Amino acid sequence: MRTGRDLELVHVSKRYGGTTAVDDVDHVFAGGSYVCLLGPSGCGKSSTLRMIAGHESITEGSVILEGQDVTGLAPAQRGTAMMFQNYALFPHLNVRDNVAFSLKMKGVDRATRHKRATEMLELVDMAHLPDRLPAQLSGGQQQRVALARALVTDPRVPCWTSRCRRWTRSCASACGPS
Ligand SMILES: Nc1ncnc2c1ncn2[C@@H]1O[C@H](COP(=O)(O)OP(=O)(O)OP(=O)(O)O)[C@@H](O)[C@H]1O
Repeated sequence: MRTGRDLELVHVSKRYGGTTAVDDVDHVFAGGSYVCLLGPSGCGKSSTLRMIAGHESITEGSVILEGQDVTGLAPAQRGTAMMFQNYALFPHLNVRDNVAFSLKMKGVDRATRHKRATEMLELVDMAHLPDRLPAQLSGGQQQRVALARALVTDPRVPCWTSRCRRWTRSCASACGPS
């Protein structure tokens, strides 16, 4: 049921260069309702939220909040708020170098670092984006890189949050069988 407090996404799309992150979302969220966006990593949830909050420009479409078109308004003018994900990756290092960093600190040679980092990236399904900077990744992708970085030295006790669904030999020995 529509109320005067609805949030409307009108044919909203977001593209980052050649990547379509959000494709023609057209939906009315009832005012006062509590909504969860569920979907696989990289499907566009954060981009959608950032466009609603005004932290991301909209490629196509518009955002209507309580009947007002806020598409061109700055975040502070929208009356929205946002809590960000943060996985403490090194912002100036690409994905591969983030994962290999601790090996470098241990004096491991470059070829071995590269090979080991690639193995870890394959483990978390991130081997296709080794040259991206953290700012060019989705939140879940950043978290997977952070997980690869945590596992690259084969730690005795790897710890992570509930988003991780991948098990390695290290995980199994530390936490029991999956
Ligand atoms: N600044 C950017 N430059 C290029 N591609 C980007 C950028 N930000 C996000 N993407 C890509 O857009 C897609 C959607 O990203 P988004 O952050 O919206 O996903 P998500 O559903 O929130 O993912 P997750 O659950 O992993 O946090 C991903 O494929 C991501 O790699």
